[in-house]
Amino acid sequence: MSFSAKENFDHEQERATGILLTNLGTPDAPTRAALQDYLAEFLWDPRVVEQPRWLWWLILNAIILNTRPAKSAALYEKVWTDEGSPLLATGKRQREKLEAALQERGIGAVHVELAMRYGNPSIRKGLEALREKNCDRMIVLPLYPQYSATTTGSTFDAVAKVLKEWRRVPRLTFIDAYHDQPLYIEALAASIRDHWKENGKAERLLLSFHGIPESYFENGDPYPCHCRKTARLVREALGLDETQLQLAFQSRFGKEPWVQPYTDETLEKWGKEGVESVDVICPGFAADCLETLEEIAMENREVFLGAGGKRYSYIPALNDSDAHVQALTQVVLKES
Ligand SMILES: C=CC1=C(C)c2cc3[nH]c(cc4nc(cc5[nH]c(cc1n2)c(C)c5CCC(=O)O)C(CCC(=O)O)=C4C)c(C)c3C=C
Ligand SMILES: [Fe+2]
Ligand SMILES: [Fe+2]
Repeated sequence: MSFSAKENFDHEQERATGILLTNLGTPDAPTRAALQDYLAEFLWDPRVVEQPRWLWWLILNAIILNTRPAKSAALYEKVWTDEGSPLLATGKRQREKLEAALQERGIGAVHVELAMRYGNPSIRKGLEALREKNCDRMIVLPLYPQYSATTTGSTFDAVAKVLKEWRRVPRLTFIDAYHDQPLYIEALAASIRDHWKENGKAERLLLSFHGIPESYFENGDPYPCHCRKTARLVREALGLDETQLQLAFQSRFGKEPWVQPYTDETLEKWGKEGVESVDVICPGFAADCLETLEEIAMENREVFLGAGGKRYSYIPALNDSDAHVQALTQVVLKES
């Protein structure tokens, strides 16, 4: 058995702190072939789909990887930019700004690398890049404010898989959640207030979070509780009541029940009940991506307007805004 180490290591080199900023991942291109590779890796993760392996292997390879890649590629095509996938392009800006903000804090040498749980740039490459910069202290910050085993837990698996091969395991902090961090809540509230100032305030505000299967929650995943706490804190920060601000879960996949209420059903119900205007924000997404730009800003707009609604506004993710970078800086500094 041999373990890996930094190339040309020098025992006298200055030590540094490394931050591994991670997100879910994204295909390399909006094409069927790229989607097939990306979905094969993503959907084979047992943290994401907990079905018995043999059964899921058959369903995934016989059905899903033959049908879904072309459909997903067409959706990605709608949100693709000159810089590539929005999730990755924004991630690169978040990395750069977070590194600058942390370096300003005078906490010694600090480097930030961006990595994706699935696809590129990989978690292995990110950790190795930090090791090359002499980081013997590392903080992993998955860009998921609310903990879920499907996302945060899976990121931990990927980090552990790499580090167990290293000769020098760094001092490690793994940030599990920041769903109630005050600057994160304040950044969300400020972004909503700014949106209201420019566009007027809708009758209702919907906070839409990515869903998970209900059985995962019943088996102990705290994700829906974290989402509810974020929603309550944002509601209190804005001084709204429980009819004015509500929470729902989007992006369900497969046939089993996911945590409820569902975003599309909620918007359809509101449209039919005569609610004329809604604002929608997705606090669980640190960066705009397919699930916000296509599913929420396009598909669900049609659902609401088709059910009788008159005005539908999507409030962007916090992305690389100064308020978001400050919130992430605070999350990291708390652990330094
Ligand atoms: C199969 C089950 C899935 C679970 C469970 C799941 C949980 C989950 N996902 C996110 C964040 C994102 N998901 C994104 C895309 C995406 N998610 C699934 C499936 C599950 N997600 C699929 C199949 C896809 C790919 C797109 C598609 O084919 O529909 C993304 C967007 C990535 C991008 O490139 O833009 C994000 C982000 C969270 C937060 C979460 C659980 C809490
Ligand atoms: Fe997802
Ligand atoms: Fe989706």
